[in-house]
Amino acid sequence: MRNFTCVQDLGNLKQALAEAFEIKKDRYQFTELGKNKTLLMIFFNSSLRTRLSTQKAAMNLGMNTMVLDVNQGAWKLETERGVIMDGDKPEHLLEAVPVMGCYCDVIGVRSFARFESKEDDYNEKILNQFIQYSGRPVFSMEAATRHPLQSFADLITIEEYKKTDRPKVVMTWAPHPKSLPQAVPNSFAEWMNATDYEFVITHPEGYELDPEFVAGARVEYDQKKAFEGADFIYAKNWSAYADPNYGKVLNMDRNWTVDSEKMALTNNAYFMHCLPVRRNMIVTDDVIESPQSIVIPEAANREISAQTVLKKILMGLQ
Ligand SMILES: CCC[C@H](NC(C)=O)C(=O)O
Ligand SMILES: NC(=O)OP(=O)(O)O
Repeated sequence: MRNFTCVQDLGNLKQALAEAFEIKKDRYQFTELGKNKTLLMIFFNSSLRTRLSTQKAAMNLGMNTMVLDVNQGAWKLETERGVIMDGDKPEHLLEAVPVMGCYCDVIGVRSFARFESKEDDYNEKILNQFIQYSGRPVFSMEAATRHPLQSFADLITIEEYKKTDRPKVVMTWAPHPKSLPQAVPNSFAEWMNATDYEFVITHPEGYELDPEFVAGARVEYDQKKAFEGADFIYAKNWSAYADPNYGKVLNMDRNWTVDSEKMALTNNAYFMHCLPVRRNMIVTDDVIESPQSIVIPEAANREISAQTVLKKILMGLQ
């Protein structure tokens, strides 16, 4: 595998899951694979889980790691070609990217949607410049429209906890005070649609996601109806996608907060969230602290998804 930006890049999903569970049995069995190979992790945005789990995954494979927070320490980067650079950005991405590629063997990039241009965001303008100009394999650590390492970990977790072959998985919108990207819900939908699970998306009017990601999933505007019989509840906030409200917070209706009463409508469902989570906005304390909450094992599986992806990229460099 060269680059990893979406579920299709993994190839056979069942095979990739088998590789992930093999790694989970003994995560130190491939320490020679990454010897004298360097991972450069580039963050345009904050991170806890992705930063730590991906670095740990690389170390499990014997890799050296470097981490660059672009907006803290490096030069502010101009990303637009043709701009007269007489402002506050001393360096252009078109120099910085190939230079970074000189110092490493594999690059991970986190670059969230900026909500300045829907076209630039949904064309993955930043991520694709790393793929085009770095000369190295590139993987997404959450880009503008997807978060594949998260979704892979989510799928690993559901496969570990599911009690039936085809569980009912419900992704529910929940309120948040900031404009959050659609990357996590887009990606979760893309990965759920690649399985044979029963997958339902529930959100208020106005929060419809890009149909490319929704695909064949059922959309239910009645959250309680969607929760009925669910085996997994995956909660996440996202800002509006549809024009003219792209990137906007349309409502912060806490009637959409996931609470014990709604969880009681489910088939004793597990509660999932990618974290970080705003308690008592997205989910009540009782629910996220309940025995059905698997947000910590879900986060732990980020090391496994990252190590599986890095292993496949390193195999491609053999
Ligand atoms: C993993 C989640 C990252 C980001 N969350 C925040 C709070 O910015 C998001 O919603 O995409
Ligand atoms: N879930 C996730 O990617 O967390 P971070 O933003 O903390 O990396």
